[in-house]
Amino acid sequence: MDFLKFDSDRCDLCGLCVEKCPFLALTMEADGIAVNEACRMCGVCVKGCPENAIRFEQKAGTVDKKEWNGILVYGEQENDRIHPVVYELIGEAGRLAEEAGYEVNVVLTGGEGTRENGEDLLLYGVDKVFVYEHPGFYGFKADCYADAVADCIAAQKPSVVLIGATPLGRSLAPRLSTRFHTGLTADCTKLEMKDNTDLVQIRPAFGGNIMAQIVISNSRPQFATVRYKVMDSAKKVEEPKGQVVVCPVSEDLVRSRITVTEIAPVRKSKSIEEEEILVVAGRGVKSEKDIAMVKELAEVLGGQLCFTRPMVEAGYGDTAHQIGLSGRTVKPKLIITCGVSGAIQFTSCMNGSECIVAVNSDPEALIFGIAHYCVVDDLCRVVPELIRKIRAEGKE
Ligand SMILES: Cc1cc2nc3c(=O)[nH]c(=O)nc-3n(C[C@H](O)[C@H](O)[C@H](O)COP(=O)(O)OP(=O)(O)OC[C@H]3O[C@@H](n4cnc5c(N)ncnc54)[C@H](O)[C@@H]3O)c2cc1C
Repeated sequence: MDFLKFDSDRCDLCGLCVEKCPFLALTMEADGIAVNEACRMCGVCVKGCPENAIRFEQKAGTVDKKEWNGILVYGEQENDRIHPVVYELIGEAGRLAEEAGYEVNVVLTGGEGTRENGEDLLLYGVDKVFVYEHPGFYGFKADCYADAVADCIAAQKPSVVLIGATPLGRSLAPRLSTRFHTGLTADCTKLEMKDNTDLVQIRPAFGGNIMAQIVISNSRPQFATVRYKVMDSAKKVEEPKGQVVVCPVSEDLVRSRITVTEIAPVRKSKSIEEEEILVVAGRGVKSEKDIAMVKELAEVLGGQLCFTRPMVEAGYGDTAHQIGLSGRTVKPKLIITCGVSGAIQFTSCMNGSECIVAVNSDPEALIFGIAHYCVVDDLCRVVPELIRKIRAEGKE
């Protein structure tokens, strides 16, 4: 395997790596250790070498792109269930795969129940689900998870690997891309496939001033983490044809330097990405009294209050409640913007919402270009009236 390199100055030919390799991929030859095609990049030899003489390496430009095909999605699990971002990644992978004539496969790593979760994913039209199930994968152990996913990548040679830009994904993806000596684009908001299978990975850069288009043209696989709630989720297919492939997990593969002593659930309030109803206060909301008014609207609707960036900068809210390129991307069922002008840095991160209601006193405001319902009036007149009507409906 081209990726495994031995440092001849350090290697004392002790043979431990040959002994330890679970795939019998290493042999002792007259001129040193040789690696054969059975190598799965599992990292057992790299971890086990007492002299640190083995490393992963891929020379840019040496990869034959034709050998790398298909899209592999990392099937993150959270609290023993598939993380919702995975359905979005499968949906996006399906769209890209159609253009390139690729398969869409998923790899899962986890403890008991992982296989069952993998079977459920077949309903979404996935071709193959590779399952690495072992009690040793319980809890997120970055080192073993990287070893198992690398094992799958080395065996399957996907052209593209998509991972959710979650805390777990942000830890896993760079470990994998360094191992394969290839590129990773973090936090993508849009993906496009070129005819030559180079993936155009698009994401805001320089504080949202530009949308950068990043291409990994000299190496494979192409790693991208994708923001949650940006892509459309995959839909269930009528006749699933895929299959689950259970991958062997050796004790060496689950040997970790990390010990999970306890997993305690964090009591967290719903994030604005998960909320179905949002009310946004823009700079047209000018006083604490007006803030209390729009907050009341959010409460009577059973939703949350969010802000544009200038409002967060003015101290009315925190960044976890800021919508926009330098804040969060949202896609709720209903969003009511109050005194928001509709700058692109704001609208590009909420224009996928199902129903957009905009209240603005300026009939020329840009926000009306994307709103489904436009209310041209003073918010101080509109919002109290809305609250009164919603309360009255609730009492009926
Ligand atoms: C790199 C970069 C990143 C950015 N990131 C973000 C981001 O993440 N999120 C974000 O929001 N912005 C972001 N911005 C800023 C963005 O360009 C806009 O400046 C900002 O969205 C405007 O906020 P606003 O609509 O609240 O304020 P304004 O543009 O000032 O609009 C206020 C609106 O309120 C209306 N209004 C005033 N009084 C009333 C009233 N009584 N009743 C009804 N309507 C009224 C006005 O007609 C006006 O349209 C970013 C900018 C840059 C350069």
